[in-house]
Amino acid sequence: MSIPIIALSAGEPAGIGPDLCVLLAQQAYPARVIVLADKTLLAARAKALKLPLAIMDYAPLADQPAPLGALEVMHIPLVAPVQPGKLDVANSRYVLDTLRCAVDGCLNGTFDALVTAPVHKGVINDAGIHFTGHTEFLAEQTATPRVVMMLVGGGMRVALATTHLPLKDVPAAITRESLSEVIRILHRDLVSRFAISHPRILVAGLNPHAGEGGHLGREEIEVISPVLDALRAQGMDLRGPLPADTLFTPRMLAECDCVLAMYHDQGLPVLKHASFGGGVNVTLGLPIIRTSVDHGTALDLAGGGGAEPGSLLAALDLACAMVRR
Ligand SMILES: NC(=O)C1=CN([C@@H]2O[C@H](COP(=O)(O)OP(=O)(O)OC[C@H]3O[C@@H](n4cnc5c(N)ncnc54)[C@H](O)[C@@H]3O)[C@@H](O)[C@H]2O)C=CC1
Ligand SMILES: NCC(=O)COP(=O)(O)O
Repeated sequence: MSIPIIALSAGEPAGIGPDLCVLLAQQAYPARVIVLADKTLLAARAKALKLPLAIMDYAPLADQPAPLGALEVMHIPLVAPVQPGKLDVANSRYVLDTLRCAVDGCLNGTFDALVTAPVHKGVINDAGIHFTGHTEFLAEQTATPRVVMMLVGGGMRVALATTHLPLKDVPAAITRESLSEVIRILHRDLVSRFAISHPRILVAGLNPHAGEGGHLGREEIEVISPVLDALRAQGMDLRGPLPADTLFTPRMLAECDCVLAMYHDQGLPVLKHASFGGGVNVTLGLPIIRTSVDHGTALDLAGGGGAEPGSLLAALDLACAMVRR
């Protein structure tokens, strides 16, 4: 079988994404990784990090990874010069250009998968572009009506019923229809992309103590339980709604393949406590394979040598495994 061809978007240019790309070049990686970034940015970051870097232009017909110390780069020009750690709204368009180019390449078969380095959601919005995250952007770019964010790490898989929403908007976003679609996507992709033949999914409640029989909120009774009952009747192995505070105990986790949390900060702090810097974010439900690092832009570390590449390597490994599968 030929080696996977992975598009790696370098993310926010003032963050640690370019550093991680330079660090990746310092080791032999068993896939053809094509970095989507500005070549001058990568060269400057390698210089700041005092690491060797040869830049090879993207060669459509190449069939081997770039040699040690080199990166194969699809050049996307920056809009403005970059100072590590200093955000500039002018480069938000560049960040989105790298993503659009990567998505196009995945959809037309040029790339087998997309791995994303972190972007800074705030600066993209400051540029006047509504952007809540890669997850939602990739759904829009691929005309996918619903996708599911799932993180993998620390021996856990944690998926989310809602993604980047203000907390006050979460309850209204969890409807019978939306939750049912999320669970169907999660179940389908655990089978097809993760080769789990009968996924066992633990579903968290929304309220403390999963609503305490309706005394601490009624979403469990009116929305979550009816959806789980209907999907169980179709053969899915679903437990819940369970109180989130005791759901993440080792004994419970040992009995499941995935946890479905109702919102971002219900599920992700637990997973990141167990695996920060080695976890992977996967977008389920897309027509393309997409994985990502579990951390953000770490502006404090850009160009300084403190960025750890563990999560990027894990994201690449998972993307390659999904391609092979
Ligand atoms: N996949 C993505 O595009 C993600 C983007 N973000 C974005 O990143 C920006 C900054 O987010 P923060 O909450 O400050 O989180 P952050 O992950 O950038 O930083 C949190 C702490 O972890 C450290 N850290 C992060 N990555 C590291 C690495 N690879 N090696 C060593 N230390 C590392 C940072 O120095 C900082 O102390 C926000 O705009 C956020 O939306 C956050 C998470 C994922
Ligand atoms: N906490 C995960 C996160 O914010 C990354 O989101 P996305 O950019 O992958 O949608």
